[in-house]
Amino acid sequence: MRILVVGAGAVGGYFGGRLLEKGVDVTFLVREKRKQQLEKRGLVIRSVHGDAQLTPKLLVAAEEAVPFDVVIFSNKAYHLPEAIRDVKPYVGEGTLILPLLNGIAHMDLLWQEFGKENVLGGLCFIETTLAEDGTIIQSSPTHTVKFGEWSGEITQRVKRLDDLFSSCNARFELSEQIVTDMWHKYLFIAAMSGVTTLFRVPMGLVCSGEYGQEILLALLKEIGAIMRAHGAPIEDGIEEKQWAQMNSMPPQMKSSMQRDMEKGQMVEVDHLQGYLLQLAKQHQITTPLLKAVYHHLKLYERQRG
Ligand SMILES: NC(=O)C1=CN([C@@H]2O[C@H](COP(=O)(O)OP(=O)(O)OC[C@H]3O[C@@H](n4cnc5c(N)ncnc54)[C@H](OP(=O)(O)O)[C@@H]3O)[C@@H](O)[C@H]2O)C=CC1
Ligand SMILES: CC(C)(CO)C(=O)C(=O)O
Repeated sequence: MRILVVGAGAVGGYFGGRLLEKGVDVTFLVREKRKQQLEKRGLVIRSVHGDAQLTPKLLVAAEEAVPFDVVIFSNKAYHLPEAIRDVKPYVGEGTLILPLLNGIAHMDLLWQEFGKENVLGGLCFIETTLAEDGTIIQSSPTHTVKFGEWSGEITQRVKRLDDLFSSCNARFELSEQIVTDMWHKYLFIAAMSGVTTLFRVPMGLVCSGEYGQEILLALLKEIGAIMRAHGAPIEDGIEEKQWAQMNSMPPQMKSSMQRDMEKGQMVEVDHLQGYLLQLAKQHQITTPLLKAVYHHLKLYERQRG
């Protein structure tokens, strides 16, 4: 099976790299600057799970290649329309699309462009970032991808993927409830990226002090209420469960949005918190904390220019 990973950034470079390390036929769709970096230094991973230095196959938009069996989207949400345009020539009739982006709003666009039957659900749990020199730095124990059919069915095609992904130096889990998994991850990241960017400290400090825990739980509950009103299949009590999880995380843990902010880069605010606020308006849910998080991120965007 031939796999095309869109973007050799923090997530795509890490998981694509782990598959390549195992011997899977992986190609990365990259842009010119990243291509030059990868040609010069290779794909370099520094990770708590072991380092790697790999020589990746690279493709730049409009170069010739026959369609791939699987396309893994690992770009940021704000680059998705352009990434879809660049990927289209490499998608054939049987190509499976696997997105690893945070959030949920990207699914509509992928379904529209590739057909719902060709798009799997997917997400990842990992703390990883791209250093200035192109090194992928992966810094905490979890390095998991979850994927599955939108229907939850265990089909032949996801079983084949499961085999292909098995025994590499990262966890790939085939899920029978990927829709729930994706909404749960969305709840988690919308809250965690919100508080870590608002207070600009790692999770340990967010959860400290007189009000830290209170604010975090209240934000999770606001987001949970929006999701329930929208009919998202989230579990009862998931907010408290995730709150406890966030309290037991390594205290130095940061969100990827926070790391992007520290680097002065763009943030996925419209895709994550903005989309939730649209749903809140639609379902008339009151969300003062989420609005504060959103407003702060939009001010950051404005100051960034
Ligand atoms: N980092 C993390 O710890 C986690 C991130 N996520 C989610 O994963 C997604 C990806 O995040 P992350 O890996 O951090 O982002 P990065 O910015 O590190 O990587 C994204 C990569 O996509 C590339 N890209 C964008 N458009 C194109 C294109 N048209 N063709 C080729 N390459 C393209 C960018 O290339 P270029 O360098 O040319 O701009 C960049 O290298 C996000 O939705 C994020 O929220 C989820 C879990 C954890
Ligand atoms: C919370 C975390 C690190 C877990 O994967 C994440 O998804 C992110 O920061 O984007």
